[in-house]
Order: sequence, then structure tokens, then C-alpha cells
Amino acid sequence: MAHQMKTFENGTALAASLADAVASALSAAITRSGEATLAVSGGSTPKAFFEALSTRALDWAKVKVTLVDERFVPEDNPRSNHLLVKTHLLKNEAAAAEFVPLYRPEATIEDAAKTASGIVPGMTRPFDVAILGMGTDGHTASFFPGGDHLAAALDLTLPRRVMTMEAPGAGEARLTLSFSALHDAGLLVVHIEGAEKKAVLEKALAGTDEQEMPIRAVLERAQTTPDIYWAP
Ligand SMILES: O=C1O[C@H](COP(=O)(O)O)[C@@H](O)[C@H](O)[C@H]1O
Repeated sequence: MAHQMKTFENGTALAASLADAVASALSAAITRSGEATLAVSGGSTPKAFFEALSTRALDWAKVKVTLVDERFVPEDNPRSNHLLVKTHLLKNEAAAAEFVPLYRPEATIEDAAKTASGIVPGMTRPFDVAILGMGTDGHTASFFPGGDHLAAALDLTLPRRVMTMEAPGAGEARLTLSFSALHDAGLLVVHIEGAEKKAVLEKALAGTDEQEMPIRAVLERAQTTPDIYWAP
């Protein structure tokens, strides 16, 4: 299993180093292509990283930001990942970035996924940067164990798209980027913190069943070797 493990003394040091790496990758993409794309995860882990990244000086007006996954809830819902990104990332220097949400106020989540697939960045070419998280059940993005569309979400022969996912451990119905849209990002990061998640990662690295622990798809089959950022 190929991956780079980057270990830090604490979450603050991790956040600063990850923000520097992401800012550098986005700047390089802007120099190369005139624009850059960034997909970020939600949850509780990325807040300090978002705060640090928001202060990094780069041409944010040329950066499109979207989410790796989202609950099917509007932006003002406290469980919205959009709200998290708006509160902690889209400010300071990063206020100039364009945010493209996965959530769409359509009648059904299937319609929302279809609409989002036509709009969000990363659907026609690889993301410049994708930051994944991981739950203690071994999910990443909204690739949940027992998810109704898990097999299709992890199938690299299927097109890049936004998909729907329902799973016992997911709470609300989810919108998620497919693995095909994430695995070849220019910079692919798995960001985890705490002893419990380190133990989950070690368990994932010791086995192969992706249905049991979908993070294994990233660790085993991503085209881009993931950098794993961890702090206690
Ligand atoms: O449900 C989610 O959980 C994971 C991990 O979240 P955390 O709170 O344990 O950091 C996250 O990566 C994903 O984007 C989110 O929707």
C-alpha cells in the first residue's frame, strides 16, 4: 500500500503545514493553467486547517472550491458542510475564492446530484487538490460501509460525478463525489487526527475489504499516492 505518512506534534502544526502544502499546490496550478480547483471535506477535523488556509496569500479569485461530500440539507443547517467551509475557510485571503456547493434546492436528492454533476469543478479534469477525512467506521467522503451506492461510488470505470448515498451510519442522505472524481487529484490528502483514528487507519492498512472500510479504496487504488496527515 503506497502512501506518505506525515506526523505532527499537534493539530496546530499539522494545520499550518497542510495549509502551506495546499496553498503551494494551488499556486502552482494557477501558474500552469490560470486556475485551480480544490475539494475539501467536512466534519469536525478540518476547522483549524481551514482557518490557516484562509490566511495564505495566493490568487484566490482563480480558485474554485467545492466539497468532497455534503448532507442533503440547505446551507443554513448547522450540519451543512457548506456552512462549515463558509465559516472557517471562505474569509480573509480566501474570501475571493468561488465556492460551488454540492447541495442544490431540488425536489429530490437525485435531481440535486444530477445538477451538481454539471456544475461543480473536478468533473472534466482532475482536481488540483482533494482533502479527504475519515470516520471511525472507515468511511471517507460519503463512502459509508453499507451505503446503498457504495459499489458504484468506488468503481473507477464509472464517470466522474456527484452521487447520492444513504447508509445506516450517515444520518441524513448524502451527496458525494465519486471515487473516480477524487483518486487522481494532483495532491491527494487524507487528514486525520487523534489516537482513535490512527488505530482505525492501522486497521484499514492491515486489510483489503473495501465494503467493510471504504477508506481502503483510497489507500489501495488511488492513482495519486495519498499523503496522510496525522496529529495526536
Ligand atoms: O461525515 C463526515 O465525516 C467525515 C469525518 O468527519 P470528522 O468529524 O470525523 O472529522 C468527513 O470527512 C466527511 O466529509 C463528513 O461528511
